[in-house]
Amino acid sequence: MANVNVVVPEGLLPVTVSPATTASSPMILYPPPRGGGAPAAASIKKKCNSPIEHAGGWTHVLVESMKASSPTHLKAVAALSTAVPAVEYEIDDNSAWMIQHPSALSKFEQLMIATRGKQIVMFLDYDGTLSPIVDDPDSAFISETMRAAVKEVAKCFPTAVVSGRCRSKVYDFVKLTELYYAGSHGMDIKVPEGTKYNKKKKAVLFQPASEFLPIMNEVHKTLSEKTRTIPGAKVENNTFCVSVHFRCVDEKRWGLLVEQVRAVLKEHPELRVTQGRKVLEIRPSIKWDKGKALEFLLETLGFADCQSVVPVYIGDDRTDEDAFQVLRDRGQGIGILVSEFPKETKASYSLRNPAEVMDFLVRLVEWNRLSGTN
Ligand SMILES: O=P(O)(O)OC[C@H]1O[C@H](O[C@H]2O[C@H](CO)[C@@H](O)[C@H](O)[C@H]2O)[C@H](O)[C@@H](O)[C@@H]1O
Repeated sequence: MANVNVVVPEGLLPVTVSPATTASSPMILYPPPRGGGAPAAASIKKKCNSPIEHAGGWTHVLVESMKASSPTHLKAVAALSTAVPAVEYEIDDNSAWMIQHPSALSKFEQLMIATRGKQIVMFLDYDGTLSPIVDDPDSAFISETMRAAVKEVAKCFPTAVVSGRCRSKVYDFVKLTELYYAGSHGMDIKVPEGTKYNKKKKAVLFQPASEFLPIMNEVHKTLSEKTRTIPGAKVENNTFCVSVHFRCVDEKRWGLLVEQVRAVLKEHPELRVTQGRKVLEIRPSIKWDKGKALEFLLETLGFADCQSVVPVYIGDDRTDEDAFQVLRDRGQGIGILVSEFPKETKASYSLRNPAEVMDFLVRLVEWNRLSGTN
C-alpha cells in the first residue's frame, strides 16, 4: 500500500541567490534549482496519512467527502443567505455560528479601532473571494469595480493575492502590478523588485516545489487523457498543482473520476490530494501551504517579528484554513471566511460573498483615508 509523505525538502529555507540572477533583472530564487522531478521524488521519505491508505475504501471516502461538501447534501447547514431553501436552514446553528464568526462588516469599526497604530497587510484569495464562483474556471473574471477596490487597498497597505491557481493565470485575471502574488497554493511566490516593502530591492521568487515541475506536468497530461471521456471533467494545470474539477460532472461519475486520481497517486506517492470547492487538488507532499506563504510574505516584507502588524486574510476555501490557522497561532491578525453557509473554520469573522468582500475593502480604504494612520 502506498504511503504519501509530508516532509520539507532539503534546501527549502530561503538562503541562496539564484545563478539565474542577472544584472538587468535581479532575482532571488528559493530554493536553488536542482535536478529534475525524479531526484526530488526520491529525496522524499515515505510516511503520511493519505486517504490512499484506506485500501479499497479510498474512492468511497473521497466521493463521500465530495458529496458532503456539496450544497445539495448539506443537512444541518444553516443558510446565511435568504436565497437558500428553508429546509436547509437551522436558525439555532446559524445564530450560534454568526456569534462565533460575526460579519466583518458589522464589526468593522471595532476591528479598525483594534488596528490603530498598526500596519495592516492584506492577503486576498482569488476564486470565491475576489471573483464569484462560476462553472467555467477560465471565465472567473474579476469585476472592474472589484479590481478598482483592490487597487485602492494596495495604495494603503501591502497587498497579496494568494491563490490555488498558477501565478501567471491569477495575474492575468487581476492585472495589478503593484500586488504580491502567491500562486499554486503558495508554492509560487513572487515579490517584485523595487517595492516599498521589499527592502532588498530585488525581486524574490520562492518556489519550494520547483523539483516537482516535471511530475506535475506529467500528472496533468495523464489525467487530462484519462478523464477525457468523463463529461464535464476539467483538468487544470496550475504549475505546482493540478486541479481536477468535478463541478460539471454528473455525481454518478464522481467515483470514476476519483478512480483516475487514485491511479495517478498510486504511481506518485510523493503527491497528495486535497479538496476545494468542487475540485480535487493534486499537489506535492511538502509542508507548504497558504499559511506558510502568508508567513513567508510577512517575513520578506519585513514584518516577521513585528508586534504591530495586522495581517488580514480573506478567503473562502478549505485551503485558506491553513492561513487562518497561522493567524490563530500567531495570535495576530484578522481571518475572514467568505461563505454563504456556516462552515467549520479557523477564521474569526465572516463575509457572505465577493460583493461583501468589496464593501469591506472599500470601507477599509475610506477608514484609512479618514484616520490617516496607516
Ligand atoms: O485559491 P483560489 O484562488 O480560491 O483557487 C482555488 C481554485 O479556484 C478555481 O476553482 C474554483 O473556482 C472556479 C471558478 O469559479 C470553479 O469553477 C471551481 O469549481 C472552483 O473550485 C480554480 O479553477 C482552481 O484551479 C483553483 O485551485
